[in-house]
Amino acid sequence: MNGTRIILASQSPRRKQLLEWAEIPFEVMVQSTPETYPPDMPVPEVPVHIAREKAIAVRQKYESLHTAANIIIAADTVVVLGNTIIGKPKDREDALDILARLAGNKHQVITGVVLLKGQQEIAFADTTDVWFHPLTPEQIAFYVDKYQPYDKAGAYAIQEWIGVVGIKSIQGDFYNVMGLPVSRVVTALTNLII
Ligand SMILES: Cc1cn([C@H]2C[C@H](O)[C@@H](COP(=O)(O)OP(=O)(O)OP(=O)(O)O)O2)c(=O)[nH]c1=O
Repeated sequence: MNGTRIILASQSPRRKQLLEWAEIPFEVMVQSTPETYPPDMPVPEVPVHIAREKAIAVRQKYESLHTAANIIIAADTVVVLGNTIIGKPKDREDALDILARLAGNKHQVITGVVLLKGQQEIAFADTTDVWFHPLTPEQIAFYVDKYQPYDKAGAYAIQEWIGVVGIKSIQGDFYNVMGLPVSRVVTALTNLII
């Protein structure tokens, strides 16, 4: 791609796999960030804010990334129920509680994406609506104990058993729920490289 290096600023195996499926050549470089946000920040702005922190942290860590010959991609995925952001579960009880609240209801999954190339930035958020079937406490406990969804926003992964049997429908990009709205990322990369 035009001599431009593409850097994925994420330790998420899902995001790596999604960029591979898109046949995008890239390297992974990571720097952990606190993933915090101002308490009064409107919910839809939070994932882009956190994604920007991730991208900037990687750019600051690696001096070789400061030039416009590199594009850094970072993302953050949150689950939103009502107007409340649900992050990753703290423990088993939290995971059971989160899934009991999602069951039988509609929630939103918002992934914020930030691409940095020299002084240029492309930032956007993609939203997918997800409707869960009602789930029994036994189904929820089975999923949590077998799949250990402690690294997943909202305590579930659409690409696992609970997504296969527990999700009634979605409106929006499936891959956005998995952690990266790949087709919009490809469009943004094309705009930055041309
Ligand atoms: C809702 C949902 C989330 N997820 C994952 C995507 C993200 O990896 C994770 C949300 O956490 P994030 O903080 O967005 O990402 P991460 O900590 O895994 O990786 P990094 O910060 O290094 O980029 O939840 C799924 O895999 N499937 C799903 O259905």
